Amino acid sequence: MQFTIQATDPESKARTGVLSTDHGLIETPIFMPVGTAGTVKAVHQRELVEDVRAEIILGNTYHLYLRPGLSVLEKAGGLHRFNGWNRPILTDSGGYQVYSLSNTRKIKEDGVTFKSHIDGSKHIFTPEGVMDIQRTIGADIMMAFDECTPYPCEYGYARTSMEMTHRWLTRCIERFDSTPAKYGYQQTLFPIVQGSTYKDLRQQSAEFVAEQQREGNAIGGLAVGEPAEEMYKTIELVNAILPSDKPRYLMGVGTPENILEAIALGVDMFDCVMPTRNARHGVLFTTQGIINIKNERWKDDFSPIDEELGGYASTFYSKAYLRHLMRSEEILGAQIASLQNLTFYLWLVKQARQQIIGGNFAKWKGAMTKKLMQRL
Ligand SMILES: COC(=O)c1ccc(CCNc2nc3cc4nc(N)[nH]c(=O)c4cc3[nH]2)cc1
Repeated sequence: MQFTIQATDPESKARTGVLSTDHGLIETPIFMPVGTAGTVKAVHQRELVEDVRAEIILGNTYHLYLRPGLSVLEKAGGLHRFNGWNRPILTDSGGYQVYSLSNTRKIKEDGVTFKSHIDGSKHIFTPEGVMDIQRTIGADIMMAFDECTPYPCEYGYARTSMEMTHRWLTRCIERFDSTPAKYGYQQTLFPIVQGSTYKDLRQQSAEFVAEQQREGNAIGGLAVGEPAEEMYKTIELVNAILPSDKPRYLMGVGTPENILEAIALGVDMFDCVMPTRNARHGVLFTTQGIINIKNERWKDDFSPIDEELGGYASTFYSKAYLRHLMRSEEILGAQIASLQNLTFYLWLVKQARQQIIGGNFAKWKGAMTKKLMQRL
């Protein structure tokens, strides 16, 4: 997998690049719509390509392993064949999902035992096992098996957790480097930096991850409830150590403001459930600001959802109509709102990319953040 940096912003760490995979090119900075169980909820593949202009989507090892399960995915020839998405896919490794979904998990040196949130059946995720699962899913980018250290936590816990994540990373690399891709196209493995919000631990973890010299690196353990300022300080610290010629992926982030700030700090890749989850609750991100479409005020506003954004849903449907659909809990409401928010998120990173190329990203960021985060 090749990463080429194109433009760099003179006043910040922002940069644009192109990541080439066997399933096509990704222009960075990029936002990856989350398709947890093999689908980006309420959105068709064609809409993801034509309206959202998504370039890579994310899947989850935890969910796909439980349902549809490895035998169906293997028989289908991998997830790309199963869901018809023929562009790049990144899969998260399950560490975070087990932590956030299964309240019966036990963490041991060998791995994490847990009960399925679907039928209560018992399972264990080990670094080796999770590499094999992601090989079977066929993700172009596989994530290492880590522990997403909870926030806040004592220094001792953060260090122990980070050290185990490092031992698990070594096991992931050994397994990954000694097993072939299953479906004839290349897969790559990204390690994940931990260390909670402790400066020395984050430096140690970033150094250990950088030493592995993989084709891309991720920053984990953030967007877990820490204050934004802590997040930004940690990103700055870690990005100073991670190699600048490899893509940097900030996991689980975030709001438009978080994303623009992190781009300025040198982050290239993002994923978050926020656009799709907020959409299903009627909270819309638009080029004019944030709209809670269920609010009375949109009752007879027949203007398009987001004229300036362009794209099908944003211009074809009115605010009043979408408000009606959401209040009536019509499925079409979730579909339109999800399209709006995802199209917005891809628009946002594309705007950032243009501004970086134009050399005025740092100036543009401030005004744009203020405008996008205002509640209409
Ligand atoms: C409406 O919006 C929402 O519901 C909503 C929910 C959760 C997040 C935060 C998600 N944060 C997050 N996802 C993450 C996924 C991760 N995966 C691995 N393997 N390791 C990590 O260290 C890790 C950290 C994360 N932090 C953001 C938004």
